[in-house]
Amino acid sequence: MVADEQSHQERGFIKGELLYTIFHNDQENFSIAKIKILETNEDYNEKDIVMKGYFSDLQETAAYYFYGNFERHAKFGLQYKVSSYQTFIPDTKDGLIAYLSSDMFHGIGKKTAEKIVTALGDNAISRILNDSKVLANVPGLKKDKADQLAEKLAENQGFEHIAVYLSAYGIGLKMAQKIYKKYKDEAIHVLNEDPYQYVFDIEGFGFQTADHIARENGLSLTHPNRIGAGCIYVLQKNVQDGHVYLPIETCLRQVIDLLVNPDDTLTSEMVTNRLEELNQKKTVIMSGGNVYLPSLYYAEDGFAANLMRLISKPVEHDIPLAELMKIIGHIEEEEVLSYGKEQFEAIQQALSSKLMIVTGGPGTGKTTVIKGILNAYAEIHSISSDPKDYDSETNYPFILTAPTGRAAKRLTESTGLPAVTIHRLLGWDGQNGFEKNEHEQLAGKYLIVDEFSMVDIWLANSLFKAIPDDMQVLLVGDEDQLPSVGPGQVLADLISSGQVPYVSLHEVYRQKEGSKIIELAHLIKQDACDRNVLQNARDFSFISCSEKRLIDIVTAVFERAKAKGIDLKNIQVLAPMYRSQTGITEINRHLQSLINPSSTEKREVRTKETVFRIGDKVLQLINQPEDAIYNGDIGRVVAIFEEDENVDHTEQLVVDFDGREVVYERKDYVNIMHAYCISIHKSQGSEFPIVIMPVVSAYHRMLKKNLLYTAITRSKKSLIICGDKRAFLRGIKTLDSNQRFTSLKEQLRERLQNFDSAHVQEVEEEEITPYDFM
Ligand SMILES: Nc1ncnc2c1ncn2[C@@H]1O[C@H](COP(=O)(O)OP(=O)(O)OP(=O)(O)O)[C@@H](O)[C@H]1O
Repeated sequence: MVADEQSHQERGFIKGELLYTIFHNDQENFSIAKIKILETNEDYNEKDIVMKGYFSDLQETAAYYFYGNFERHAKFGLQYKVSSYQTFIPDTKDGLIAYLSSDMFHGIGKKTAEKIVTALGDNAISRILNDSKVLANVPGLKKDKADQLAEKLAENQGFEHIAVYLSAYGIGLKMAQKIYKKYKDEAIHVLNEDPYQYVFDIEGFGFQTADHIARENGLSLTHPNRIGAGCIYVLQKNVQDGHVYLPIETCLRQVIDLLVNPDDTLTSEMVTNRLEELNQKKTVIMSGGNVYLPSLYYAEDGFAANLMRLISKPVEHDIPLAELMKIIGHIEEEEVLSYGKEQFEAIQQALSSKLMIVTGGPGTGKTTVIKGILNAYAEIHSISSDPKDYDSETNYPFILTAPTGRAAKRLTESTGLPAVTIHRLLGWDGQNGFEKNEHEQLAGKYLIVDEFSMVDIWLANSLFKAIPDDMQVLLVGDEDQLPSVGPGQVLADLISSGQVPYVSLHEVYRQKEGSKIIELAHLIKQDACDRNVLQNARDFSFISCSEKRLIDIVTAVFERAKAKGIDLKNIQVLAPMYRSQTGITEINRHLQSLINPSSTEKREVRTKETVFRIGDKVLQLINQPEDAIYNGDIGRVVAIFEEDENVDHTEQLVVDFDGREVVYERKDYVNIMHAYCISIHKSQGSEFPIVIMPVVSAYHRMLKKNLLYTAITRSKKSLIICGDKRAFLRGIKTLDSNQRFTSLKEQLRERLQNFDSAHVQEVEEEEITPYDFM
């Protein structure tokens, strides 16, 4: 059923006129307005009402039907939340004629209006809006007038008509705004022709919704558009699991599973044919038996090409080994330490290679090696490594960067040198591009990227594009940690390709200070952990408890810490999953009421799932480079403003991220959550003085070696594991079997082989002289 057939009598409605607009946001078309009530079937007897919803500017001269429901606002009282609306158009023949011949439509007199209504009937308006070509059926109506009328109608009614139409399919006003923004008056046409197009073009529009609409419109189960959308949807879904491509067979299987096919009318041949068509249009890329979304194919290809470009260039100032050893010796004297064998090798290789990877667990000296490399580079090139000796004109030659704000901050703290996020380094333009790229590359001589395991293939590609030929690069990471949240496993692929110089640091230096946390991390790396290792120590305890008691134990640890005068800000709970009786959501609920209970003195805002209160610890869930905050950053709610307390007239929540205040409006609350307990995935790149890690068998699906290792290595001073020892010991021996589909390794090998053979040929050609023929 389409909306037009659903009369307002069947739903709650208020017919009314605009009295005045209280608030209107142009970008989202969100409005709050006072409306004079002309008629309603709702149980409401007042003369006017405040309405809110996603509607365009309402005209003062028109009347509207609003559909929605009442909501009580804590401060402003009863309001009508509009889910759809439409201009009141008289539904009698005379009313319609009067409307069409009104001042709103120039050039349409009473006679023409009569002809239109006679030719098109009482639903003339919606017929014209659906397809303006119907005006050709009106005798004597000239094309230019018909076009003008259709255009004006669309202008007056375009959005609301589309919104009403979409609402019949359960599509809300907010999504309708997105759709209207993209297609304008073509929205219904696109929907009727190919609802699957919405899946490609509109962020957040699900395949199932499109499928439902298509089925109602009678599109067959084997329609090529359906199969095409199924292919794209499957590929997009797999990107969320970190895959860069899908092998064709896997893709076919998943598409056929998705496109429910009761009569076996949909064959894998049909899907293959459709994939090939999409490949020809470059909507997907098929290569080497794999299917890629174009953005991933080109990211991997671009990254491999830029990496090759870089390593094929010589190091600017290649010095003999003996001299290098002398210089490293000087640095050892200055730093008053003696580099271990692996550390020495890492420094020496990093100085003589264009690109180099250093990995190692906690306390193996990664920072020590970074400092050694920078100091030695400075000595080789007779330059200063002190940023104070440079100004904005004479660029500091060393660039230190990391994928998240917290990781960059830690890099600054550990090296004493300025470090920024990769987004900041490349100059995120706030939309979808970077200022630094292949046309305008970075300025500097030596680039160090820390926490490289967190960098996905998209970001790696953007970064490498911007690296000039004469720059040297060091990638630092820990290959045993979780892979990037985004697609790819760039660090692991670079290491296993064997094409990039690589030193893995094993010797632990900090262990000498007696840290059980570090010992545990390294034993996990070496698969050498047993029950005895879990004995309590100065910086480590394992509190055995059942799942039922888990939350009580976690809260008891907080209470004890509070009694001891420990700043609770220093304690971070890390858990693997959100939904379970002992999941992150539940732990947060308990910890919020313990650490930041409700009080009349603290303002709070309520969403469907949660309550944010002043003083709450919150976690940022997406990258927001325009505000210099990133997925995984932790802040504190410092203020809450009501709508009439700020110039924007919106409810606002202010979060302080280490001195940087970011304002959230209600629509942005989905981008934050409580952070008393956060997921281990989100904790990547951060460290905390005290970590509490619950481990119970209810998490068993998630308990994998790299996940537990990542959690353990987040703690700096103290680690408290609560739960089940058996579940923990099993988890640290379980390898993550979800291998990501990536082709970077093969790409690099192939490119290097081509490069080598071209190089050999060049050398051979060079060496042929006239003497060879004598
Ligand atoms: N060759 C060495 N001789 C003596 N001490 C060393 C040596 N290498 C590193 N250290 C010391 O070991 C500790 C850990 O080193 P460093 O901070 O460089 O390791 P890291 O790998 O960066 O650690 P993390 O990943 O935990 O931050 C430091 O106190 C450092 O001074």
